[in-house]
Amino acid sequence: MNIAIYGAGAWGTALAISASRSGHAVQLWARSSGQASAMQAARENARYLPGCALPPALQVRAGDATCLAEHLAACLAARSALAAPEPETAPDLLVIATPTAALRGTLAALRHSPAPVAWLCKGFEAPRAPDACGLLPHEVQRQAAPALLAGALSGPSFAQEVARGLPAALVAASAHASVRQALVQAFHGPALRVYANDDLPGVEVGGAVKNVLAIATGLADGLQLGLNARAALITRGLAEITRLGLALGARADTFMGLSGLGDLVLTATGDLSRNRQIGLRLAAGQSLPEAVQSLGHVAEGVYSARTVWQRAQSLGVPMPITECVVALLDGRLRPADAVAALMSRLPRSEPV
Ligand SMILES: NC(=O)C1=CN([C@@H]2O[C@H](COP(=O)(O)OP(=O)(O)OC[C@H]3O[C@@H](n4cnc5c(N)ncnc54)[C@H](O)[C@@H]3O)[C@@H](O)[C@H]2O)C=CC1
Ligand SMILES: O=C(CO)COP(=O)(O)O
Repeated sequence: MNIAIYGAGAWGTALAISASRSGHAVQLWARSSGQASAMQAARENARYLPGCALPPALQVRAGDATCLAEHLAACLAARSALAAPEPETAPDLLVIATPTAALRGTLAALRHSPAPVAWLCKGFEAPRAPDACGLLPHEVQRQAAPALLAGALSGPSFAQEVARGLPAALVAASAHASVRQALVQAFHGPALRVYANDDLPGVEVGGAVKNVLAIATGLADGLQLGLNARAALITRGLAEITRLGLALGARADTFMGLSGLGDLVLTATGDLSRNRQIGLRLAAGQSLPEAVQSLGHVAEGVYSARTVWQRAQSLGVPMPITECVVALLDGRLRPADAVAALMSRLPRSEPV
């Protein structure tokens, strides 16, 4: 397949390396020409994924989403004019590997793509007006690029491990079977299993909310609250994810899968998680700006927590752990007080 990946951060680069190793023709687009030249010269993404060599066949391109859209249009025009020889083959699949905040603009630029478009980002878009709700990626796509054949690739996957060829399992989510198939064909390989799921809202809720909960477990671990507390946060966190997901039209069984339980366990317990690192750094006494600055990568939970909480409130869904994370990030609650706030809640019954 011909695959274009837009966004040369850690995850876009890792998946580009993986698909290229599987024999696909991959273009990795970096919006900064400086970053693209440095990657070409070193055959490594030293800024976002140091120590992982780019396979020789992997092409690095410079340009923003509009450049990629123009490239796509030029390839298609050449094909329809039966130009011989065809200058370049159009991508069969476009993958958006930017943070959620850049999704809307990127989708708008790519809105005429005849090829399927999939995003990797795990978050909610921030509300665009004071009285508006923050949106999941597929809701953003419905507004910004409704005609696209679209979906998401998600699941428990640290970029560094995928780039090293260590085994992992992902989930390809879309309402369209052709998009799920394209994602499986592109990324399923010797070290990556890609499962298909038609519950796109469920997969997106799992991917977005686990980031908020990983901040909570990072905090708890940083405060040395113990393994019991970590297990309690993960389990009750999964209950929060499931409640919100059901209210947003997802299926309950999705949350027992890769994008629910799987990604929550990975991100809440693995020190490679940037969201968990935010919690650890806050517990160590750093301010939020210091923690974000020292990370050098996006930690989506920082930007999604408030939106998740607002969306839950508008649906009448209780999310006490998320509420505490929001209060902590806002500086309204100190870490030790958050523990007291959670422990002093009234007794409840499982499994709700
Ligand atoms: N790193 C990981 O292990 C995984 C990350 N993800 C998700 O993938 C998304 C991207 O994460 P990472 O690559 O890790 O982030 P990163 O912080 O390593 O890199 C972000 C990249 O996005 C680029 N970018 C930001 N705004 C852009 C725009 N408007 N246009 C083009 N590029 C833009 C930055 O230049 C940078 O290259 C996030 O939503 C994250 O939650 C999902 C699974 C695994
Ligand atoms: O989504 C991820 C793993 O599946 C990466 O998590 P972080 O963004 O917390 O690093």
